[in-house]
Amino acid sequence: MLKLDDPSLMKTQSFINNEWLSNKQTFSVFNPADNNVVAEVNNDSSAEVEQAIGAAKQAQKTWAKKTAIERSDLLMAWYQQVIEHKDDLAKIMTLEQGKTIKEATGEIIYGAKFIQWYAEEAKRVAGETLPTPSNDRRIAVIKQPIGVVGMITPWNFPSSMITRKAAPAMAAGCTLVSRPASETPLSALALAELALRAGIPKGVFNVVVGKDSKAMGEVLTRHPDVAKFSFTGSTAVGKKLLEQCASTVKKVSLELGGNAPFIVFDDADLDDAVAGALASKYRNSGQTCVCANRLLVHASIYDAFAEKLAKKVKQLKVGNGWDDDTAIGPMINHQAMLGVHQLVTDAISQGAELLTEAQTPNEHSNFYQPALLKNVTTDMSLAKEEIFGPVAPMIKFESEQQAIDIANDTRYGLAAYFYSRDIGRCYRVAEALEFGMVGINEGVISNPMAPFGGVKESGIGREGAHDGIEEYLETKYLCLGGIE
Ligand SMILES: NC(=O)C1=CN([C@@H]2O[C@H](COP(=O)(O)OP(=O)(O)OC[C@H]3O[C@@H](n4cnc5c(N)ncnc54)[C@H](OP(=O)(O)O)[C@@H]3O)[C@@H](O)[C@H]2O)C=CC1
Ligand SMILES: O=C(O)CCCC(=O)O
Repeated sequence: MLKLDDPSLMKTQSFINNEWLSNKQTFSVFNPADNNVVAEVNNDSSAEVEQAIGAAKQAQKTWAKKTAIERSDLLMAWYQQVIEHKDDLAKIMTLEQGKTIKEATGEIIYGAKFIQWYAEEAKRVAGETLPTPSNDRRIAVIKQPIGVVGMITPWNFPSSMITRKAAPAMAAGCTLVSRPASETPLSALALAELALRAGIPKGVFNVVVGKDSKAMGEVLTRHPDVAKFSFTGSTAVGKKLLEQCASTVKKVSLELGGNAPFIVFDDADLDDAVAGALASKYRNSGQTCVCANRLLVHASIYDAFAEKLAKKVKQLKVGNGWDDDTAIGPMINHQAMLGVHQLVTDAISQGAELLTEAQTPNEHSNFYQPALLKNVTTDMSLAKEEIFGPVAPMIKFESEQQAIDIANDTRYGLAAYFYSRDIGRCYRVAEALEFGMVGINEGVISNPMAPFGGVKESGIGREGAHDGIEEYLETKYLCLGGIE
């Protein structure tokens, strides 16, 4: 049984207009570590999404009229609430998502930092004045909140993917309706409780929870009162939602799948590269869109790198997220685990070599032993698809250009990483990689100060940094005539 210091953070109803509402229908939330039901949560559908949009619309003009400092103070109060309750929030996350309690605590703090960052950025929204074509006019450019925002977020980062969207939206003067993944609604609802305690006015931050993502998504993407839609999840679903948004020409942000190359050049510091690969690949059991998905290693150091990394991977302990020595928690569900195992099995049948222990999935368990494979080739599904599990395929390359070509040979363009101590190569390769983010001698690059996002089929727009708030602002041009 989960013991929280503050049990009232465990909410199971939807949060609309600062009220906890129930429609008497529920769905079950499971603990991926043992498949036990941990909560029965209100099963919202289109009607509740419409209701929440109505509340957000009602609140938006008043929220936008608050001064930037008033919005900033309220966001800062929310940030403080989250930090104060970080241990309970982390426990809720481990319960419903499975990640280790250490990683869950890290995510809560990471997510809170977006609220803190955008509490500050709220005060720095600025327009400009521009030169005019004639002296009797003046041109001013002002920034205004776009309006009501609809958001859909995934289960892999149940708290920070919400704050990374909600904080800049609210800082800009927008109100929102957040629909978290049905696997992980509890973290979202706990954030709502803390927003309430922080004094965020009614209708500004609404959370609807339900199993029917398609129906809820239809409303969020097609409703004429939603001006902006922001999504994090798979590329396949992102494409559908983008199409749906076309019906009302919404402004859209998409943070979609990745297939990150992690290149180790022959001049790399090998131990640093091993540590970077381990952190990048295996955090959150490999269920991260910016995870290293393909390890590209120069032929001259291929075997040495494989040996060092395999030794570390074998030491990663798989287990329940509550245990202090667990490094790899369960995968989100059985189907996800089987999908990862299938990719590994296919690669081995095509000639890849497993450097870690072979495993047979247990039909009642979602755990998967971290794996490392060598002799993987670019035509294998393991190298082409987003693995989303604790499995690293190693591909050999002979030259810098070949590494770049292999790295770019994907429809994804989210994150890429490479290790080299040659400054010229660092610039050349960073510029040549067709990805939105590049880690150079660094395996974990996410933080609120940096613009997170992808190119190609990995998405549209940026989250974090000053860019993140721009996604929730419209530019208005004012032309004032009759000056002379
Ligand atoms: N970029 C990223 O961060 C993520 C990438 N992925 C990739 O996607 C794969 C599949 O994961 P999965 O969880 O199925 O990802 P999805 O893209 O299916 O899910 C992400 C979010 O979208 C919702 N959703 C799913 N289908 C629809 C729809 N038709 N309309 C509206 N919302 C929808 C989900 O809700 P619900 O779960 O309740 O159906 C969830 O909230 C992963 O293995 C990984 O490769 C997954 C998650 C995050
Ligand atoms: O996987 C994701 O969708 C988010 C990546 C987490 C992060 O590094 O911010």
